[in-house]
Amino acid sequence: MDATAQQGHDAQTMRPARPRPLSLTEAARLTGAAAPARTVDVTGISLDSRQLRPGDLYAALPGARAHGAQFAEQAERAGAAAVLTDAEGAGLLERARVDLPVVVAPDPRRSVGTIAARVYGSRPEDGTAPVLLAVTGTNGKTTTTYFTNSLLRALGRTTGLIGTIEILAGEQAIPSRLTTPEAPHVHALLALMRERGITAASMEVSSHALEFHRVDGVRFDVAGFTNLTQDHLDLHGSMEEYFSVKARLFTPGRTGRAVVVLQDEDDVWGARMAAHARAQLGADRVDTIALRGDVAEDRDTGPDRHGADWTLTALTRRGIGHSFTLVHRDGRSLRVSTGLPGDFNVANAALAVVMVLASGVDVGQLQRALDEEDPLTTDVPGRMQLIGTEPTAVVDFAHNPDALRRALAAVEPPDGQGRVIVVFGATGERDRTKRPVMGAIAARHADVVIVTDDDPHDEEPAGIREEVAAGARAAAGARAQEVLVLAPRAVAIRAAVAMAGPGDSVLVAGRGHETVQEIRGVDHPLDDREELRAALADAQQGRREDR
Ligand SMILES: CC(=O)N[C@H]1[C@@H](OP(=O)(O)OP(=O)(O)OC[C@H]2O[C@@H](n3ccc(=O)[nH]c3=O)[C@H](O)[C@@H]2O)O[C@H](CO)[C@@H](O)[C@@H]1O[C@H](C)C(=O)N[C@@H](C)C(=O)N[C@H](CCC(=O)O)C(=O)O
Ligand SMILES: Nc1ncnc2c1ncn2[C@@H]1O[C@H](COP(=O)(O)OP(=O)(O)OP(=O)(O)O)[C@@H](O)[C@H]1O
Repeated sequence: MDATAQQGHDAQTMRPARPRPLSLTEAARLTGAAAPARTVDVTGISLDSRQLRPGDLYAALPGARAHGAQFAEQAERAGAAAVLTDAEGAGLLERARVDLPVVVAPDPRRSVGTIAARVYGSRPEDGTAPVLLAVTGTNGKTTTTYFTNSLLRALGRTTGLIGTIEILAGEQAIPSRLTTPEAPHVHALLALMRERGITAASMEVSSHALEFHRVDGVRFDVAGFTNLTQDHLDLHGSMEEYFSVKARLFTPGRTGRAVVVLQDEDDVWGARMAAHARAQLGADRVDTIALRGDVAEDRDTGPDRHGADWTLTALTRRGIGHSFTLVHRDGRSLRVSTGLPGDFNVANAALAVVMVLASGVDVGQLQRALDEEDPLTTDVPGRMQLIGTEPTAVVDFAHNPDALRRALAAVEPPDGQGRVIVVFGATGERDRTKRPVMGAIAARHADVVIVTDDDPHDEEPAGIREEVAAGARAAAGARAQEVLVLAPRAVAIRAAVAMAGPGDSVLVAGRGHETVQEIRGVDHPLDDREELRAALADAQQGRREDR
């Protein structure tokens, strides 16, 4: 998580210039609660007392560490006009010195998005709202939204972007704190984009966002599904539950159309998501993309058995990226080129292209933009970012098993002669079950495994390293000759570079674009790209001096 965002201008400070005052009585009606004894107009909504603006409705919600009602006095001092809370919050408010009108709703989190949509006027139905694309899935959300953003710009649109790395609203780029911001920020940002004349916006939707109602009140024009593999089981408990949370995006209240990637014969989730989307939205509102021609046609997805709409052919390497042709079963086709390494970026590019088509662009127009602007050669910070060539040195954001496996495959030296050296760790206080799995994947797909720290948060870093390393040491059929445990991370990166020869590959995985490492509540500046660049420069200097 990039804490630089918390220091200055960030999503929380961005509001539309012209909110639409909403009476508390109307807000109460939207929550299904009884009308308040006192009413007042609210001009915004916030669920954090630290970010609240005068005139806001303070949504005091229960959290993992505290109840928002505990911060109601701060909210009042910051200028809150009223409080929306639950029964527990109401009890806490009785003991607090707060003199504000209060609405008590059974599940207030569910209404925050709807109230925000009303007070900010974020999604009017008069045709002035930007075309809105959403991407969900375990991996590839950021990359795909960068691709859709780049495609839309090449088509001459004024674009906006909301995601893990940054938020773009017109000329302004600000760093992000979450993949999907909380509902009040989502709606404020969408309204701001409309005010600024943005005509098309791309947005990442995480499973946390769907679980915590962060995109309630938003209806997307097109929603895309990348894939579903193990992650976030600390929140969802099981893959089945994780799937059902993601599936909420592919329902009529939330999206007009859907585009679903079908991976390969082992991918049950893509096929299930496509069947779910067709049942919910209607078959003519869902496009599927088969990464391999034979996949979707063969799959029995139950009563909704369906062939893929788009297939991928003529896949070839082009520089570090790929070229391929997307063919629709009605005969339309597009030639597409990408500039990022990894087979998975072919999937991300194909998804982005079909999502843009699904938003109403025609094939000829998009083909011209692809040919003239080469928009999919755009860099995505910290995603398969090439830092050096001898050795091949790559920084990537892979922080779950499937991403790590695919990133390792993407850095495999082409002639099979060089070694693969990987440096990675696991995040503290998040899905522990993936730690040994990632260790085992590293040991099977790399020659040297260096386990180090990611963001330990409040967890003991040595313990996390040990859980990852244990998985690596126990891996059956391991390719790795060595499993090293080294910290801090900068030391691990230097060790990897020191042992790499010119034909080897070094992959530093897990933190991508991030510039701050959080250890026991303290933020330490750390940028893998800078560390790797410096280590490569020093190694080169050392070699020159040795000659
Ligand atoms: C697990 C999770 O999602 N936690 C979110 C949750 O925090 P919490 O339940 O711990 O909140 P809390 O500290 O107990 O506080 C309770 C309430 O009091 C409020 N409060 C608290 C302190 C204060 O001084 N004043 C105040 O008003 C808080 O805003 C909150 O509403 O509620 C907070 C505000 O509503 C969120 O900011 C916070 O996200 C934290 C920062 C987070 O790291 N979330 C991650 C896990 C996340 O959402 N990640 C996803 C996916 C990433 C991926 O795909 O890899 C994302 O979309 O980013
Ligand atoms: N389509 C894909 N399939 C599998 N792995 C992918 C795919 N796209 C990217 N990855 C891997 O996942 C990592 C994260 O990619 P990206 O940031 O685009 O995904 P994300 O879903 O936004 O992740 P997060 O929500 O954690 O930010 C990449 O660095 C890469 O290793």
